[in-house]
Formats: sequence, C-alpha cells, structure tokens
Amino acid sequence: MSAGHLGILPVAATANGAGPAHVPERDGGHASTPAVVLELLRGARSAAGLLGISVIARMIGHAAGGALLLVPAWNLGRLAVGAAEPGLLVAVTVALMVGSALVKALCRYLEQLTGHIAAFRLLGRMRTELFDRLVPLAPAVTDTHGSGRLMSAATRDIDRLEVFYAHTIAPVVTAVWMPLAGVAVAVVIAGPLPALVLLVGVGVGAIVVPVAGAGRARRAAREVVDRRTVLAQEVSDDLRGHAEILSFDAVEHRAAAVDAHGRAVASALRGTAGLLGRRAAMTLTWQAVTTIALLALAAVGPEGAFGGADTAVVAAAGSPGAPPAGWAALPALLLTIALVPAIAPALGSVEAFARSLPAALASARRLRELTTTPPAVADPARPHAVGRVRGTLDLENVTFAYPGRPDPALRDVDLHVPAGSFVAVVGATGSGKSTLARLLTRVWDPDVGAVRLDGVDLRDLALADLWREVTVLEQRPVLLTGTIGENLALGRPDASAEQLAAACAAAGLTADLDAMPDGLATRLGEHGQRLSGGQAQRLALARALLRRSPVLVLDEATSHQDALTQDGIIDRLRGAAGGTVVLIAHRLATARAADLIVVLEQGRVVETGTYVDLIRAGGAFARLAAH
Ligand SMILES: Nc1ncnc2c1ncn2[C@@H]1O[C@H](COP(=O)(O)OP(=O)(O)OP(=O)(O)O)[C@@H](O)[C@H]1O
Repeated sequence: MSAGHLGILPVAATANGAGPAHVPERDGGHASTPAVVLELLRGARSAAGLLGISVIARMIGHAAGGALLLVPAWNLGRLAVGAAEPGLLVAVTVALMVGSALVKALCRYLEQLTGHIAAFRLLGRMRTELFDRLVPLAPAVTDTHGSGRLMSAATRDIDRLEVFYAHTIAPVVTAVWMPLAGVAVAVVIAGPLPALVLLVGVGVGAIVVPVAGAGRARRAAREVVDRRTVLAQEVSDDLRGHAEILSFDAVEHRAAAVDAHGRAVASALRGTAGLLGRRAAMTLTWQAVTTIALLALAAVGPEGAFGGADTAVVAAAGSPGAPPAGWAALPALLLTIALVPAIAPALGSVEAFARSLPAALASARRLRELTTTPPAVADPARPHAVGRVRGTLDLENVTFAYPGRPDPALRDVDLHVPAGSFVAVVGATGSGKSTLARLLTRVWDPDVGAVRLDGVDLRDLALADLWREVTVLEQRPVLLTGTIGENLALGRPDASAEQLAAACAAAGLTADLDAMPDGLATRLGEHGQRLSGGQAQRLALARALLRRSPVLVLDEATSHQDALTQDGIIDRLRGAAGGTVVLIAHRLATARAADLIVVLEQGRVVETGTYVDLIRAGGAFARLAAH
C-alpha cells in the first residue's frame, strides 16, 4: 500500500512544486504550538469516530466519578438537617453510588479502548507514511538527517504521539466540561458566592498550574528529545562499527562517549523532573486552599451565602425535627466542598498530559522537520509516460555540487551513451565517478543541465519508472537478512530456474552456490555477513542482472574480485545485461572491452575514446594506466 497521501504527516513543498504543499518551507522546528496541534488534529480525521466516542465516554465517566462524591455529600447534609427519611435516603444513596461506580468503570474502559485503538491505528499509518515518503529518497535523505535520526523518528517520535491521540484530546475536553458543569451545579445548589470561590480555585488549577513553567517544560522536553537522538545515533554507529571498534581497541573511548551522552540525557531529564515536582505541589495546594475558602465563607461569610436552592429544598422537605439553627445550608456546603475533589481529576489529567505533551509536541516538530524538508528529488506533477526504453543516456552540460560543498563534484559534463553500449567511467579517487552514477538514478538532480534517458529529462519521469529502467549496483551491496534465493528474488520475483542459473553464471556465483550445502536456501545472516566481500558482490550482481533493466550502472561493483574473476565477469557482462552498461572502474584493465571510456578529472570529462585510442593519445588515461 502506498501511504504517501494519507495526509497524516505534514507535507513538504516538493522540489518542483508538485504535491499538496501547504507547508512552504522547512519550518518544522519553529512551528507554533497551535499550528502543530492543528496539524495533529487534521491528521486524526480518519479516526474521528473512535476519538469522538472516547471523548464522550470520558465526559460521562468523569461526571459519574463526580456523582460518587456529590451524592453522599449532599445526602449526608440532608440527613444531618433531617430533610429526608433516613432509611430511604441511605437506600437511594447506595443505589446511586453503585450505579455511578458502574457507569464510571464502563466509561473508563470504553474511553481507553477507543482512544487507544484510534491512537495506534494512526501511529501505524503514520509509520507507513513516513517510510513511504522518506525511504525512496534515501540515500540523499540519510545523508542529510543521519540514519539514527530517521530510526528514532520512525520509532520513538511516532510512539510519543500516542500521548496526544490517546491521552490529550479527551482529557482537554473533559477538563473544560467538568469545571463548567461543576460551577453550574454550585450556582444552582449553593448560590453565586460559593460558585465564585469554586470558579477561582478551579481557574488556578486549570490555567495557572499547567501554564506555570510551560515554556521551560517545552524547552526541557526538546532538549531531552535532542539528546536522546544524539545518543541513539552514537549507539547505532557503535553497533554498525563494532568490528572496527574492537580492532582499533577503542571500546573504552567509545563507551566513554556513550556514557557522556547518557549523562547529558539524565541531566536534561532532571530538569524536567524538578518542574513536575513543583506542578504536583501546586495541584494539591489549589484544592486545599479552595476547600478552606469555602469553609471560611460558610463560617464567616455573609448570612445566607450558601442559601441557594438548598434552603428551599430543606424547607420544602418539611423536616421531621427542626434542624439546628444555621444548619439548613449544610447540604449545599458539603456538596460544594465535594465538587473540589470531583472536578480535580479532570484537571489532574491536564497536569499529567502537560507533563508528557511537550515531549509529544517536540516529537511532532521533529517529524514535521523531516517531512516538510523539501526533498532533494521528487516525482513530477505529470510524469512522462514510459514506453519501451532503449537505454540511451545523455548528460547535457551537467554541473552538480553536494549541499554545503562549495566546489562542484561534476562540472559541465556532456556525455552521450548510445543504447546498448558498454561505457566505462574512470578517473582518480574523488573525481566524481560515483556522483555521476547517483545522478543517473536521481539520488540527486543536477544543479545545472539535464540527464536524459531516451531523450527524456529524468525529472519528467516517475521515480518508480526510472528505478525500474535503471539499475545501479554499488561497491558495498545491501543484502537482506534471509536466504540467497530470497535476495535473488528481489531482482525478479518470478524468475525461472534457467534465468536464475544464467544470472548466477554470469555473475560468477555458480561455483559458490555449488559449494554451499543448502545452495539457494543458504541463510546469509544480518546484512549478508556470512558471505565474503567478493561473494556478496557476486550475489548482488546476479540479482541486478536478473532485472535485465535497459540500463545497468556498476559502481565499482566488482572491486572485491580477484583480477581473473573480475575479467571473467566483465567478459560475460555485455551478453548478460539487458542493455546499456555503465561501468565505473578503478582497475583500468576492466575498461579494455568498453565501447567508450570516459575519463573524469576533478569533476570534468577530460577525455573520451576507446582503450586503444586513449593509450595512444598519451593523455590523462595513459597517465592513469602508467601508475
Ligand atoms: N554525500 C556526499 N556529500 C558531500 N560530498 C560528497 C558526497 N559524496 C561525494 N562527495 C564529494 O564529491 C566528490 C566526488 O566524489 P565521488 O564519490 O563522486 O568520487 P569518485 O570518483 O567516485 O571517488 P572514488 O573513486 O574514491 O569512489 C568528492 O570530493 C567527494 O568528497
């Protein structure tokens, strides 16, 4: 499934203006909190039904939880003033409390169930979407952001958004609804003055507590996220390079670096812990102070301060024994006091998510940074329809510099590669050979000029079409954990036994397979680590040959072979490849059979010709050959 257009993650302005570009620039790190929240809500549209149920369940659940306190408080007061028949009152109280408890439990279950189903569905889709958007742009995107960072975005950052979807939306609505409903009850039952005291107390709990130190909390959360990312990158580097670390005896040095990053994370976490402690204390304080204020109002406030509906109720009930003087207001007082702990949980959860929300928003910003960075390359708005590709390549006046590099890696390159020809690109290290290969599959686009396949600018082709027609094989092939057969199947899942055998023979892999007891079923281990460097290259070459794409680019793809094996592979290459072959070679002997040799020097084409012509000419190629 292509999830690129699910619209859960914010979208970048694409390099060529195509696509839904509602975020014009790379601004993820600086987006305002409301903008990020709005985007997250927009992304949750597909789960609106479930989230709606979760919100309603929470509202009812909290109301039922409040009733558990309010019913006994009110009825205790009525009992004390003799406003009702005790037996009946106790029975009604117990029944109401049992009912409220059941409703509360049921609603809590429903809220959590629907909220989490919605959240995990959204996170799953978000991961697919991130993968869909970023992976096709690799390695340009890993060059820019680092693989550790991408990994932590796809796992930790997206996980953290669960807080937003499952633990923020419903609590926010409830945090508004419960205080308003509570104050309304206080107005009706106790009158405006107690309701005002309650409103002030609740206002402090709802606004002052979460806002206190919010800016610092946000900065601290961002710091924690950033430091964790650095730690993740460091650990991922260490895991990948464990063999080098061991052989360079650098274990202690690397462990010390990881330790230092770990301590930096701990220190950032300590900063957030202090803030949390202060907030928790403030939460307890507003409840205590509000309760005391209500008691003070009853004790020393104006006469009849709690004289709302309650007095009328008591009077209307007709007490069997006259209530003690001044006690008529007791039910209203007890109920208003009970409203404080009844409302507090709704606000407490604001305090709880105010704790984790900054981290979730920091993660959302980082994801936004990734997804709103305009990609180095993008699909065209209206891709050119691809028919049968012949495999003619043209580089027209191509100049390209890597981002942040002042000097171009390729300058004014003009090159025509006829369909079906065998071209070798040679040159000293750093002369731009691999860069040329990368431009052929649009890992990058040229800054100036154009690269064409059968006369069509690559930027006008759908990326998927381009990757089908042009296969690039690098020096360090990526093999997947699995069997040799599974790795070969990536090249052509429906390959026949003959096609497999032919590709393996051309790549020089047949003898290796014969020597393995399990043959194609041989398991490779992670990244193909159970193969030698040469075997891994031969397997990757066989896989690439199976595709028989019109263009095959080999970037030092036979560098780990001995001279004899390498020559054998090159001899068979022309017949085994599907069409045009571009061979990037260090060993000049491998270029001997090429129809055309292109010599690069500091990013420029300085010579072209056949092997014999170039040796005869005694120029750059001859000088390279002489060394
Ligand atoms: N991802 C990158 N980011 C920035 N600069 C790069 C990147 N890759 C290569 N370069 C630079 O571009 C120039 C050309 O590099 P390129 O890899 O194309 O050379 P090459 O001829 O393939 O070298 P080699 O034979 O050593 O593989 C070099 O100066 C290199 O440092």
